[in-house]
Amino acid sequence: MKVLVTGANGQLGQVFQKKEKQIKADFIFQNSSSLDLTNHAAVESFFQENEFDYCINCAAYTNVEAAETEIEKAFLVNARAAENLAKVCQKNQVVLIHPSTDYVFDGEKETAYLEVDETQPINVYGASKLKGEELIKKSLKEHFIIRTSWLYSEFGKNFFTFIKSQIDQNAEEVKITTEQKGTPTNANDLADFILWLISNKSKAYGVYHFSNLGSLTWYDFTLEIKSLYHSDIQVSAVDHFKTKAKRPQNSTLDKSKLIKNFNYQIKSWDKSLANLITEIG
Ligand SMILES: NC(=O)C1=CN([C@@H]2O[C@H](COP(=O)(O)OP(=O)(O)OC[C@H]3O[C@@H](n4cnc5c(N)ncnc54)[C@H](OP(=O)(O)O)[C@@H]3O)[C@@H](O)[C@H]2O)C=CC1
Ligand SMILES: Cc1cn([C@H]2C[C@H](O)[C@@H](COP(=O)(O)OP(=O)(O)O[C@H]3O[C@@H](C)C(=O)[C@@H](O)[C@H]3O)O2)c(=O)[nH]c1=O
Repeated sequence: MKVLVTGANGQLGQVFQKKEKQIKADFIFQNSSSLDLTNHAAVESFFQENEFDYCINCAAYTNVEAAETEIEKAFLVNARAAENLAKVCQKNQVVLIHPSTDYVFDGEKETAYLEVDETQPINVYGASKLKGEELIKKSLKEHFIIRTSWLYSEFGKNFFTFIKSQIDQNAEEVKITTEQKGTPTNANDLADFILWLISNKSKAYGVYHFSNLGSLTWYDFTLEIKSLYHSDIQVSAVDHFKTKAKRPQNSTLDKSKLIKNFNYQIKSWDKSLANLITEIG
């Protein structure tokens, strides 16, 4: 079995590089320099020259703030390049596994979002990811679109590494919003689920939600990181942290479709955070 990982130097891509020996498969990792997904001709010829069974698309434009002004770039990577990748997968009989985001929702729902709930992005990043989902669905039946949320790990820039860096630098205080509710997702858990899908050769294609279990604010998440590191950093709650992009107030994802269809157990957010901190220190 051959698996192509695109955007391999990003956060999720690095997790797959760490885990490549976890299943029986040959992995080929391509980063934004070795395979630029916006270069459609290069993607076509790469697939002609190499054979794959799966493509895990870790390539994305993920800067939520900058996307508000770099609208074209966000759509080029998250929508057009994703569409082209799906078309090339269709031509070469490759299954596409494509992470998407909780930011496709407007956040007005009071309970957790189901896969069938209406999408209504309130920022450019969310709109570009939604367009990517729609174009993939039109281009390729053999897809898994996996919406996830608040992804964190030991790699790259993410909310967890930001708080950890503040703790490591002995910052006195962080001011953290209580305005949003959702669920952090340990990228290691998401990668494990994707590897499980591949090793089980699942054909239950479609859209799924995957995050850890629970629902909390970024403030709650920060308090738990502080506690697990036994840090005395002051975490101050703010009811509004000023940003360019709007974020959904509630973007908790309902995972029951995935849990039921695959009989798959998902870890709670606090247990998974503790696991990561034990692993990386
Ligand atoms: N991070 C999060 O909180 C969440 C992420 N997701 C989704 O999960 C997926 C993985 O996210 P994550 O790993 O955190 O993202 P990162 O931003 O860490 O990684 C994205 C990678 O994509 C690469 N990339 C950008 N443009 C191109 C291109 N044209 N061709 C090839 N590669 C490109 C980037 O390379 P370079 O740096 O060189 O530009 C980067 O290495 C994405 O689809 C994202 O939308 C969903 C929910 C939450
Ligand atoms: C840095 C910082 C942010 N915040 C707020 C801003 C925002 O509302 C929230 C999270 O900020 P971030 O910039 O880390 O997160 P953000 O860029 O919104 O993260 C999102 O990324 C994309 C890629 C996704 O797909 C989403 O699921 C989500 O993970 O915390 C504070 O309150 N204090 C701070 O010091």
